[in-house]
Amino acid sequence: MSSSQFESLEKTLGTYVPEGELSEVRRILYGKELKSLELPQAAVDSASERDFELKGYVFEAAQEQLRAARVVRVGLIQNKIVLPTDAPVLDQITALHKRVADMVEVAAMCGVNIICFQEAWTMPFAFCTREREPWTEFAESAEEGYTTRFCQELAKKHNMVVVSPILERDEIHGGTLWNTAVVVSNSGKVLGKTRKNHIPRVGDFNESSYYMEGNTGHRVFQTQFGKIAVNICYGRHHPLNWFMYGLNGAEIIFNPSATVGALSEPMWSIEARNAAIANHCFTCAINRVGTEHFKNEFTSGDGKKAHRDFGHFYGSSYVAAPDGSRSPGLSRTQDGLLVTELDLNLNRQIADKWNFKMTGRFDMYAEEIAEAVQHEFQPNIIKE
Ligand SMILES: NC(=O)NCCC(=O)O
Repeated sequence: MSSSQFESLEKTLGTYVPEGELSEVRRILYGKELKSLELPQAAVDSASERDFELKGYVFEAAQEQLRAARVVRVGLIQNKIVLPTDAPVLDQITALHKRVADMVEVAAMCGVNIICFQEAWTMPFAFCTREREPWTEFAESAEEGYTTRFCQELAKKHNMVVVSPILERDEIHGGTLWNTAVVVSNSGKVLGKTRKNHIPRVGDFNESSYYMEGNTGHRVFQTQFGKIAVNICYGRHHPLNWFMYGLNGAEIIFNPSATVGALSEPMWSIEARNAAIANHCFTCAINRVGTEHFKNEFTSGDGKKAHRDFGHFYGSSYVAAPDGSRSPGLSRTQDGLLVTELDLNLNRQIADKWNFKMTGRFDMYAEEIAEAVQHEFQPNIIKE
């Protein structure tokens, strides 16, 4: 079986691990067992008619005496591109809008309050090609582009916060491109945007040919449903990037991504989960799915033959909690919607238990990092 056909780790464990041992295997791998979220039959039917996977889980917290539970439903969408990569640009965008609108409708049936799409969701992940045309034509204004307007309609219609990661064209600053997530409030207003802080220079991720490291810092967006932040894709390899969103008070950090199995799959299940633990917050890892083919061949600078695809985007989107538990992932091969119900009180409960924010030596790190970035820095190594 090829990697692009292997459906999911969960399915394989369920098929081959003896019944009596499965819950112990799951506890060790995934933490405390999560309850399944009961989803309306209409939503289940609709997902099946529209040919995408629908899964739901609940992350519970202990009941407190002085604070009511802070329950929020979060939806993650992973999807394949709809049209071939050489179809007209606007047709590709419109087809993706339609596909995602259908999935958002099901999310609304499931009572989702905040939804997040995958990185650069309106386009193929074409940065591998290093070609400018037609890919730069997918870039849009974060404030007024048709994708943002489309998300504003969705947000108003479904009373949902929409996190929309796009390729941004910033007309005010010379038409420059950015990898940006637009956060649309459930009122329909654009709450703001945040840009990808770390641009990969690995494998076929040739994004540095298109845009620079983001300049929006570590913004946290106060929404009606909680404080959220967006750490776009490659930023997940940088623990300090997660940390800074946590420092600004993020309760849920989304990680919309586009990554392929040959490169990052063994890291995928660890990084966002570790960030949830280390920062006493929820994290939501979303990856696109499928294999995207391009008209022109490109090389990877590794001596191998030129090729026309990036490899398999393995989906596997999941949610992780501050107590180290995580949801099962969505499929590696299929479009999907993951709905999770989170009680945000869990963040403080776990912070009070483990005290990572209290025991972190931030002043000491800050001082040492400030020294380490100086030209004349000498590593603190004691020698005989
Ligand atoms: N989109 C993106 O930043 N991908 C980089 C590869 C990875 O982080 O796995």
